[in-house]
Amino acid sequence: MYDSDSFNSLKTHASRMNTPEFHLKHLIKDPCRLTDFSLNIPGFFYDFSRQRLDNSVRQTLNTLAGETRAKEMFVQMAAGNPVNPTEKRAALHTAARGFLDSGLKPENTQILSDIRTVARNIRIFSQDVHKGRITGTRKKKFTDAVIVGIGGSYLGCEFVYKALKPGRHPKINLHFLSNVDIDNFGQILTRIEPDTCLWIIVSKSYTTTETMANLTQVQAFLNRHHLNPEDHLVTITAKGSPGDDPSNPVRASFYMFDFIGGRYSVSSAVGGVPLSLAFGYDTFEQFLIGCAQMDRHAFQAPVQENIPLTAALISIWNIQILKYSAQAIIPYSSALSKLPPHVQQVYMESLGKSVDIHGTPLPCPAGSIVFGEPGTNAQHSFFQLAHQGPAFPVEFIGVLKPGYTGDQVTSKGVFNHQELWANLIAQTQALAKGRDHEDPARSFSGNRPSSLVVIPDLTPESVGLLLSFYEARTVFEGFMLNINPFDQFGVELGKILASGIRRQMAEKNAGTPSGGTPPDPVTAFYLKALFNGRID
Ligand SMILES: O=P(O)(O)OC[C@H]1O[C@](O)(CO)[C@@H](O)[C@@H]1O
Repeated sequence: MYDSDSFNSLKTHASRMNTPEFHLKHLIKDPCRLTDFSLNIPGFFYDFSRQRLDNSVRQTLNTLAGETRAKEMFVQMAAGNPVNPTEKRAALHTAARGFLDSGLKPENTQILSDIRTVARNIRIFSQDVHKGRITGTRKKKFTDAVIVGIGGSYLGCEFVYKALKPGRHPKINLHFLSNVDIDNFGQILTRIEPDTCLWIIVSKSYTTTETMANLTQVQAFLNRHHLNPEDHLVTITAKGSPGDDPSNPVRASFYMFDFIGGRYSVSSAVGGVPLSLAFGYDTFEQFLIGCAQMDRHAFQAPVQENIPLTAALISIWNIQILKYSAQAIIPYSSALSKLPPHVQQVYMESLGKSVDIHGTPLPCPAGSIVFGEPGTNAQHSFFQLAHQGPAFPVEFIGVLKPGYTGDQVTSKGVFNHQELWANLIAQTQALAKGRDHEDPARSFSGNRPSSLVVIPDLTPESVGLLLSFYEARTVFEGFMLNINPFDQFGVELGKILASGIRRQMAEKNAGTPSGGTPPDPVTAFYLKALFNGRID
């Protein structure tokens, strides 16, 4: 990408766009601006009229998409080719939605049958739990389930659960035990009853130390309450992992496939089991239908009409060419409060890379910082900097109808949801237009880019569209950057170093120090402070 003609031409365009006549306050006056710079499919509207680009930039970006074979790579991915070369794996999260029977290579059809088997088992299991045919050791119906998992085995599920919760009464309440911090476990114990709680262990590898430490807590908790693990534990793990062990019987177990990466796994059993327990399998299936709609669009739509591909191109324009180093995701919906952390992992773990797929160092590391909070809360925390500090692109998300429809009273003549939208629209304007003022402290430079994604509601289909949009956008960006968006070796070094530190702690706990010294004085200082419970 970096040595292509279109990439070089984008740099020339950037010099032009940096001149005062291309300030967003001028561009957005064009009556055709929104029509020309927005894309729409049923249930999903993408407005990029307040991005710092014009038709020439857009055309060059579209050429770049062609040169980098982004769409061909997407088709390769959906066909089941090994698009994850470092781990020699396919990346078939699209197949988990039951989509792409046609796109999948004939030799991969067994995959669809395996996925359908897991889906059928999820449906039967969740119905049996709801009907009370499956109960705990003391024959009481389950009311709560705790998801024990971290990273990709947790974030997406929490996002979808919280997005679907307003206006719905979960059949089973979900709780999330991700952090190894004992306070996380302690908090959950205040919200559940031992007899009516299922514990769902989600770990592809079944070796992740945080999840294994929490599993040990859960087993001790079940023992204390004289409850059988085979009644109260469920596993979601890879075939052949240490958790796939018949000598440790559990209430039910479901497979995660090696062709679905953790951060892309919400539409597999990782989301399927908890979300079906919470809302019923039919709701989960509607969510998959929403995901599949966006998959189909990403797969079929030409570059200039392709929403996730256009969003990926804009991201390349903003990061690689205009040199913004961060981007914010701001949903104007409390229900979507866990979308930013989920996208943060999908995006940063996929694209934070320093070499291309051949292992050659990139001219500059790929990816950018992604962060976010729901609006309007974000306005009252970091938006000061967004308006007057270093600029960064913002992606706003608006929902036309809230999940909760009760308590409709007005304040200053408007309903809460209208107040929310008044702020959302105002923020996009303020960032773009800015304001001249005689007092420099009250001036706003403006020309700060933003996009606005609009979904009609918080139905499972809409949430599925949103989830799949961010997945497709991320992989498109990875393909264009010629990096592997499916591996995550960057998380390994810290894990390796933690194991050495853990060993020293364990030896001390056991009273059998090996005499080994901590690797450096700073580590020695913190180990001493932790064991003494004070800083000397
Ligand atoms: O499902 P596992 O094997 O417990 O892994 C959890 C998470 O840890 C990571 O490997 C990195 O921290 C993620 O990619 C993954 O989703």
